[in-house]
Order: sequence, then C-alpha cells, then structure tokens
Amino acid sequence: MYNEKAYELTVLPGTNRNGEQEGFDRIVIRPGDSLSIVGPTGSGKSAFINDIEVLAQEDTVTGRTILVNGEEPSEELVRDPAKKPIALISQNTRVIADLSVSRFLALHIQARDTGAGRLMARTIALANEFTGEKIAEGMRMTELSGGQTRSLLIADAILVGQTPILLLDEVENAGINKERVIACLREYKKAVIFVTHDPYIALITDRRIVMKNGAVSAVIEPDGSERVVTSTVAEIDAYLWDLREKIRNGDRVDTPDIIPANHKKEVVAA
Ligand SMILES: Nc1ncnc2c1ncn2[C@@H]1O[C@H](COP(=O)(O)OP(=O)(O)OP(=O)(O)O)[C@@H](O)[C@H]1O
Repeated sequence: MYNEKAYELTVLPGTNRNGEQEGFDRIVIRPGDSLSIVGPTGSGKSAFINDIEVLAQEDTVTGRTILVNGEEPSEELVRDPAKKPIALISQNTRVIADLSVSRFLALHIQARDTGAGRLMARTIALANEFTGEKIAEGMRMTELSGGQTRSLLIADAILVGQTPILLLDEVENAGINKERVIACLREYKKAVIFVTHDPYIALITDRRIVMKNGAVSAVIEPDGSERVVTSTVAEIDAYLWDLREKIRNGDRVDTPDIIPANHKKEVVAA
C-alpha cells in the first residue's frame, strides 16, 4: 500500500517552446505539499502535469525529467497502474462503466485488497464532503454529475487507491469544495498539484508555478504579502459557493454585500 512509503518527486528542467533551457534548478514535491500551476492558455500547464503523470525521462515534448525519491523510476512504477503513485483527475474525467457507485467502489476495494472495513461508506462520506450534491450508494456511476464524479474519484484516490500524488487539472468549475479538498489532502499527507485558473486555489496552495511559453517562468512561495487578499478571496469564494447553491435550488437571492466593509478597507490599505 502506498501510504507505507513516502514518495518525493523531483522535476528537472527541460526546454521551452523555442528549445531554450528552463530557468529553474529543480522543483521538489514532498508528501503534504500543495502546488498550483498557473499561466495563460497554451503556456504549458497541462504539459507540465503530463510530464509528472507519465514520469517523463526527457521523452516528452518538454524534455523534462521526473525523479522518484531522487532516482529514475523503475519500469514497474511507470507501467503498472496499480503501482503508479500518481492519479490524474481532470474536468474531462468520466466513468464509462455502467455500475452503481457501490459496485464501482467494491471492485476497486477488492482490486486494491485494502481489507479495511467500512471503506465504501467512508469513501462516499468523504466524497460528500467535497460535493454539494449528495452521492448515494445506489446511484449509477454514469448518472453522476461532473462534480459528483470528480468528488468520488478524489475520495477514491485518497482512501481506496491511497495514491500519494494527485494531479487535478482544472477541476474548479466542477462544483467541488476546493478548500475542503485541499485541507483533506494535507490531512492525509498527499501531494497535490492543481492546474488552475482559479485565484483562490492559486493563493491557498503552498507554491505556485507560473508557466510561460512552455516553460516554468517563476515559482512563487507565500511571503505573507498576499494574506489579506487571500482572506478576502476566501470570503468571495464562500459567497459564490453559497450563491451557486441557492440559484441551483431555485431560490431568489437578495444578500446585499459580498465583503464586510472593514475588510474592504484592509484590502485598500494593503
Ligand atoms: N516546453 C514545451 N516545448 C514544446 N511544446 C510545448 C511545451 N510545453 C507545451 N508545449 C505544447 O504547447 C501546447 C499548449 O500546451 P498546454 O496544453 O500544456 O497549455 P495549457 O497551459 O495547459 O493550456 P490551456 O490553459 O489552454 O489548457 C501543447 O501542444 C503542448 O504540447
């Protein structure tokens, strides 16, 4: 089982779209780390996490190398899906097996042979912490909404697959509670890398990697200067989450103010 072994990934630089060397030395990703990958459309965000997903060895378009625990990964780690320490969940991830939620989880639990009791109920309960629309055991996998599917797959990767590294590609618009996902991944000591256009995710991750022209152009670590903005964005995000739920429920919305006035002043003063 993965959780018995900690995995550390090291990304070594490749080249940008003009074939020029990237300007970083190495990026090390440890258990419990959260990273976001930001940058304009076409800047190479997906290519970056694809390198991690395939454990690139200078054999992708970027020429990057990924080391696992400081070494070139074994063939088994790269090829065997049951051994691979990485799960990629994107906004396009769909489940095509026509199974109920409980059957899908039962098959995965059986395949992973975790032998832990109540794992199915715990996985569904965890998924339900991530999504606003509750998932029930008897629902068909193919009938789940995008948000429900992503929530269940993230919970499944954490509890059943016990995958140490999660790559989440633009899942923010999919109706999942990002804050809860990040807190949970920290709690379970998972490393998580978000490809994101969402300012809130970018601000609450431990590091943000900025992409330009196919290369990493900066690695930004919080230094406290963004603290006030982050807490304001948290409030806006919570407000929007609530608003979305109300509108989805068919309610009228009449909440007048998004941010308390004192907060606005702090932001202006910052
Ligand atoms: N270092 C690189 N060298 C050569 N080609 C690259 C490099 N990085 C990315 N590319 C190519 O550039 C194109 C755009 O990259 P990618 O899809 O990763 O961008 P993105 O930032 O994820 O875009 P979007 O936000 O639209 O999803 C792809 O065809 C990709 O293969």
